[in-house]
This record gives sequence, C-alpha cells and structure tokens, in this order.
Amino acid sequence: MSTKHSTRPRLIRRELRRDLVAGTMLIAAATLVPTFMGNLFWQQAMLLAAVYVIAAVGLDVLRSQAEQMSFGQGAVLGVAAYVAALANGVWEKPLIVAAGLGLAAGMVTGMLMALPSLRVQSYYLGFVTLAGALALPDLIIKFKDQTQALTGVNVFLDGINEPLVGSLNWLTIGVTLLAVLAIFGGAVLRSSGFGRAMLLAGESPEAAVTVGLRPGQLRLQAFALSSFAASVAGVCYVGVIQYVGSGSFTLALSVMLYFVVIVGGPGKVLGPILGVVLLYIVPDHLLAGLLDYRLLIYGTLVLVVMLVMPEGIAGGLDRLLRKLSKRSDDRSRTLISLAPILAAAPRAEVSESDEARTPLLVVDDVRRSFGSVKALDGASMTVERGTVHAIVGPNGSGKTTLLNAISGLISVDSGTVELEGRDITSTSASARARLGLGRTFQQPRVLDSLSVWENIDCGRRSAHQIEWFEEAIAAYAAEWDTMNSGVLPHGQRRFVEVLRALHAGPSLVALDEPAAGLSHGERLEFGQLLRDVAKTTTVTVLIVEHDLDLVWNIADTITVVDGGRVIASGTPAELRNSTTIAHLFVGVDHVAG
Ligand SMILES: Nc1ncnc2c1ncn2[C@@H]1O[C@H](COP(=O)(O)OP(=O)(O)OP(=O)(O)O)[C@@H](O)[C@H]1O
Repeated sequence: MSTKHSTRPRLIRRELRRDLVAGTMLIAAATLVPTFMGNLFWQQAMLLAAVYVIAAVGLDVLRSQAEQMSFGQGAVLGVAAYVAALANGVWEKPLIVAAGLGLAAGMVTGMLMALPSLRVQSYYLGFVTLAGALALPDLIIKFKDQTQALTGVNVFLDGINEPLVGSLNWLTIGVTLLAVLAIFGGAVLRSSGFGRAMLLAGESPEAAVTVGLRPGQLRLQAFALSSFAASVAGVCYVGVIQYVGSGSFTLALSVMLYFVVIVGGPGKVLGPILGVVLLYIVPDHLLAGLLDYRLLIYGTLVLVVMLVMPEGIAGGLDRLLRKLSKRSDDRSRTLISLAPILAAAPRAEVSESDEARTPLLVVDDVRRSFGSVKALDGASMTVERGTVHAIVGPNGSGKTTLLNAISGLISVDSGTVELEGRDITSTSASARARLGLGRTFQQPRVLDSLSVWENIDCGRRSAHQIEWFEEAIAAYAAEWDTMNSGVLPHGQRRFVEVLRALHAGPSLVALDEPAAGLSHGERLEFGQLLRDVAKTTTVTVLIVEHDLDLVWNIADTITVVDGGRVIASGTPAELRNSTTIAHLFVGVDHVAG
C-alpha cells in the first residue's frame, strides 16, 4: 500500500468513454450528413432512428441495469406520442405544452406497467407489459372519436422544422442532442452508485437488502427512467413524423425495441445504436423491398447474433477488439490481498463503554418450520458487542435459517429478535441492514459485470464506517476498480463480499460459512481480519462456520446448534470440556485442547 489513490467517484467510467465518443460521432453523422446533403428522406429516417435509440437506451436501463423484462416500451412511446399529437393537432395547444402533456402521459403509462414489477419478475413481468403493448392499438381504435383513429392526427411544428442552414432545423438539432444525451445518461447511470445499487437489486435482491437497499423501489426507479426516455422518444417521434395514426404504435414497435437492446448488446453504450441500425435501418430502408419479411429478419438476426455473439453485437465487438489488441487486460488480474488491511488495523483494543455491556443481539425462542421440517425449534442466543460469535453445528441443524431469521431474510413463526434492545422481529431485511445488520452468503453474491471495487461499493453506507478499514481499502480502490470480479477465484469472491459488508459500516456482520473454499493462507488472513474488526471496532462478528479450527482460534463465544435448538453456548474454553457436544467436534481436540 505505497501510494494513496483517490476514490472520488468519476462521472463516467473510463472504459465507457471510447464508446461514448464513437456513439456521439455515429449519431451526429447519421442525422447531420443527410441534413447537410439536403436529403430529406434520409434526414427523416435517421431522425427516427435517433428517436428509437433514445427509447432503446431507456429500455436497456431496465434490461441491463435493473434486470427487468419489459415489452411495453413501444406502448409508452406510443402513448406519449399520441397525447402530444392530440394536444397539438386537435386541442390546439402550443408545442411546448403538447410536449409536456405527452411526457406526462408516457410517464403515467410507464409507471402503470411498472406496478406489476413489485409482485412479479422475469417472464411474468414480460408478459404483463406485453399485454400493455398489445392493448394500445385496440384502445386507440376503441376511443376513435377522441383519438381520431380513422383519420389520424396531423401535427403543426410551429417553425421548429424551418431550415436554419441547408435543411438543418431546430428539430434535427434537438433530436440529435437528445439521442447523444441519452447515451451519456446511460453511461453516467452505469458509472454511479445508484446504477450499481440497481444492478445488485436486479441480480440478487437478497444481497441487496442485506446492504440496506430496497429492490422494489429501485425497480420502480428504473421503470421511471426507462419510461422517461420512452416518453421523450415519443414526443420526438411526433416532431419527426408529424403524424400519428392507429397503426403507428403496434406490438411490432415494442418487439423491435426489445430486440434492439438484445441484439445490439445489453449494457453497452453502442448497443442501442447498433441494434437500431440492424433492426430498423437495414430492414426498413436498406432492404426496403423486404419490408414484409421484417419479423423474419428480426428472428433470423436475433438467432444468428445470439449464436455467434451471445453478449450482442457491441459486446461481441468489445471482445474482438480486446483479443486483437492482445492487451493482457488489467481486469484479468485476479488477486486481492487482505494483508494491507490487516497492517492498517490499530493495535489498541476499543475500551468498553457502558453501552458495550448491554448485549447487541438477543434471539429468544425463535421457531420456524418449512412444511413438516422444524428448521428452528425454539432457538435462543445472545450476542455481545465487539465479539466474534460463532454458530456451529452439523449439516441441516438450522444455522443458516438462524442467520436468515436474524437478518430478516425469512419471517419467523414465533419468538423475537432484538437488536440493541429494539424488537426487530417484524422489521424488513432492508430496514435491519440500515439499522446495522450486515450479511454475507454461503454462495457469494458478487456481480461479474462490475469491477472488484464497484462490488464492494454498491450498498448503502451507515454513519458508523470503520475508519481504519475505510482508509485501508480507499488506498486500493483505484487498483480494485480495474480488476474484473468475473475472474476472481471462489475464495476471493468471499473476500469481496465480506469487504462489501464491512464497507457498509455495520454494527453486526453475519457471515455464512465465509471460510469455505479459502486456501490455508487465506484462512489465516481472514481469521485475523475478523479478530481485528471485533477487537478494534464496535463491530460484532457473527459467523456460521464448519471450519472448527478457525472457529476455535478466533471466536470469543461459540453457540452450538442441533435440531433447530441451541444446545450449548460459551467460550471455547468452557465448551472444551462439555461432554454434551463432544460428539460434534470429533477430530478437533488438538485445537480445543
Ligand atoms: N427454504 C427452505 N425450504 C424447506 N426446507 C428448508 C428451507 N431452508 C432450510 N430448510 C431445512 O431446514 C433445515 C435447516 O437448514 P439450514 O440450512 O438452516 O441448516 P444448516 O445448519 O445451515 O445446514 P448446512 O450446514 O448444511 O448449511 C434443513 O433440514 C433444511 O433442509
């Protein structure tokens, strides 16, 4: 740990910048070249392509950042466009008012489609949003008197399409800028803590709640961003086409936008642009004669791209470029070390305050059954502050269930859990995390698409972060930020999860079998870290562990669980002579003794 690096968050991650430059140039060239050449047909075609890029960037936020499936983006775009067109062409509102009404209507539609995401996910959510996209054209026809479905609605652009230079007009400038802003907005979100929180909530809602995030709220926020982009696209659509009719926003539009994201490359800056080129410009313009085969072309392209480049065109190009440049990428380095963090730990132990004498956590007579299996059968335990408290017991004895009951990942049938004297039995997992309960899992929840540092830095942080720990990891933030978590070995993934839990500033961190899969050296470092944390801070460590050697060496208190009950609890010295539990520790006498 020689040099200190800044952890100041960057607005846009370095590796996204090249693609942003390329994307900006592509969008600007696409819309401005035909404009300056005076080719009105291609000018309009490219502006419409830019409109689709805006909507696709929004959909990509949902798909790649929040891991939500929506086939309703075309419907949101359609409602925004239709209302803006009606407001201008029929209700005779000025353009700015019409645009505002369109945006509002699109947002309301988007949020209505988002509500089911609080209850259903994945394909179920996809089907619900698909229903919205299917319903829109029918609704437009059903209310034909209000929507003027039979004649369609013409829009009057009040001069924003008057040429300034050549055929350049405010509309072209505006749509081009908005498309560029959209790809920048996507990159800023991807680089932000908010974006990482969304990703964690999408990929592992369980892990997200243990760092104090609210996955449902994050999903709604992702829908709001995505709907906003679709609504902006809808309003721009009206400007570009100057007409809406009953056939303008069919299911095919929503399907196309979804495939644009998948085929273009989910989570990539250039994805929406490349997707629009392949799924709109190529079939609708370059292969105009094959218009009848659009759906067939979609299907074939999706199949081929998914076969050759499962990560989409932009992802595949990325991979190819990395191979060609033969850069042994920084992100392929695979080792993080706890040694510098251990070296930074102060030697002095924290003094015991009055507060420290009251127990941190009290579990009283907790019961939880799964069908006929009594996973917890009246378990009770007390965890003192600033200690390492281990829970041990045979396989299936209820240890993980006990941790889950403590961190709120499952509800209990009866009994109570108290944290710092406060009954948290019916408090949500996310709220418990915000009260200071951190947690890791048997299978580490590490996001491969994020760097090591981003994985550590993606939860909420309390006001009680561990000062020396924060200083130590800050010195490594820049280096870890260039490391790809996808290639970390299993043991190192555990480290990342534990560092994430400690970085949140917990009062208690509950670790589920953290030593499984660690090498001997890693175990020693890891045990030392847990001891240091408990000794030199007010953080308490609660650890479920099968590695009894480790437990015996680092735990202040050991609770033994069997059959869903606590059958013994005490210091290692006290348990050493207990005959009741001797059978559970055959083979570790050398440690105990
Ligand atoms: N979600 C669930 N549904 C049904 N049964 C469950 C569920 N979770 C746990 N169980 C059962 O409850 C009992 C206790 O499981 P638990 O995972 O808490 O044990 P454990 O001590 O952590 O085991 P291990 O050491 O193998 O991880 C087991 O019989 C298990 O099969």
